[in-house]
Amino acid sequence: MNKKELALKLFDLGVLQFGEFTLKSGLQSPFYLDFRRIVAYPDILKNISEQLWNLVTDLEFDHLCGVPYAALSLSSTMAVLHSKSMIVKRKEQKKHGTKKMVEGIYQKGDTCVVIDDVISSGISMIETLEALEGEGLKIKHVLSIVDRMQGGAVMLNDYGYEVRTVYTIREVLEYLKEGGKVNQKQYTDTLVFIETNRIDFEQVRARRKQRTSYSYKKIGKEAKHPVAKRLTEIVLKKKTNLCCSADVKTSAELLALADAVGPNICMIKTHTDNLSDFTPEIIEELKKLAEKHNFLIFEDRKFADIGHIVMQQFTAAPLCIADWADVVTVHVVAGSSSIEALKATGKLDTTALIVVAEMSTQDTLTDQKYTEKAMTIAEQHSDIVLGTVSQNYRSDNPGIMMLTPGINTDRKKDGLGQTYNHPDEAFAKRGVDIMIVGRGIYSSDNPRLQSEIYKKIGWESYLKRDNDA
Ligand SMILES: O=P(O)(O)OC[C@H]1O[C@H](OP(=O)(O)OP(=O)(O)O)[C@H](O)[C@@H]1O
Ligand SMILES: O=C(O)c1cc(=O)[nH]c(=O)[nH]1
Repeated sequence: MNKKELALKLFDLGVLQFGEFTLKSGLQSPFYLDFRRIVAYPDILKNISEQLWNLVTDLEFDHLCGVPYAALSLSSTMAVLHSKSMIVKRKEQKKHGTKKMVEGIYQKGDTCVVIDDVISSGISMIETLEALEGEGLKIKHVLSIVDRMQGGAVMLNDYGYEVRTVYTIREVLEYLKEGGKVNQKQYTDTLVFIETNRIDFEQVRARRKQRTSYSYKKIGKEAKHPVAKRLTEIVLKKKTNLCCSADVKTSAELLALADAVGPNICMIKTHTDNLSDFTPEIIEELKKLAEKHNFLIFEDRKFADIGHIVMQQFTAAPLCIADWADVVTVHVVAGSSSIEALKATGKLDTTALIVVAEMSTQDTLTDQKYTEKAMTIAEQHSDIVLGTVSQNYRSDNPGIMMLTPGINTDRKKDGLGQTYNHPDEAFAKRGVDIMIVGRGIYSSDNPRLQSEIYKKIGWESYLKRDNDA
């Protein structure tokens, strides 16, 4: 069966339907391609899988992976027919067993070709690529049966992937018109729809990333690390989602600030490497205050080096962070290896990680793509990651908290085209779980009073929002 005959056959099997459909991107479409139907027709499944295989005969690669679910039958058939290894990417993480998102046998650095049945916005493909790349797999080529020509394939090309498809939707329509399956009006209307309905990938992505907010009860229930659970208990008990950033220079200032704001905070954020007079005794004093006021100690160390160095930085004297920090930050600019190295120290039973997914500086390099990849890495290590530092994105996983710095209560200050970062905005619209406030508290004349004010505003903003408990 050649491509034209196959297109006609697919039409007869109801793969192309006209009507009113809502696409994954949210767009309303007058037509839909339903390749899930072909699992009922083994010969057709085989034929389409061979058409896809023909697109990669010039390539050398280690694995095939189908975008779940529709393309799983395609990747399986190709793998079986051509004795190739296959990898399965899950849509959702299982709550039992190994809890892996990517199943199969592979090594970091292995190459993989990814297959979808249809590319519309390209979001499904990108989600799968990010999960596989998060595992260290290398992907250059992506395939689909049909490119709906609505922007997804172009976007994937822009992202550096080579897209190969059996058909464009225009080709399918041409074959069907020639074969008398669709009339001139259907042909024209569909093409006009495509031309006038390009999907803005970034917009769709941003909309999909507007997360639901979760109650602290739900977060505590879903969080895996004991420190994360303890944090939500403190938040609920003290009715505070305030983390005070103690960016001070001396131990005396740190201890005085911790004692003053202690009753109003759930965490204190430290930069102990900035203390001019650091000694291990200071940590003992700080721990006493943490116990007295019931807050956690969050060392904002932002590890970013290769695994070997990160391990040393976490454990080495004089700071010995691993021995006392309840929480510590880590960048994933080096990939997930930084996190894995920290885990390999065997010291993460009592210290949880926060992944820095997005920085708030004006010319930050943590663009959307970086942030989303960092979020994926955080989600893949949810047993040791308590949350992410980010401005705009909250993980879909309720157990991974969103911590956001740069929040202040002075609306006027931020009304000049800057990101609006009043607690109401942060908690209600962005799904923030913990607000980090620094200068707004420690630079004030009365840090205790300021922290009390922030505590109240933060808690009220949390109560006002629509929590998905
Ligand atoms: O390019 P996109 O805008 O992401 O749209 C295309 C995706 O939509 C469909 O999957 P769907 O999410 O409906 O799920 P299914 O495969 O599990 O049925 C289809 O199988 C593609 O994967
Ligand atoms: O965009 C989508 O969600 C979509 C379009 C289409 O034609 N077929 C499909 O399975 N999904």
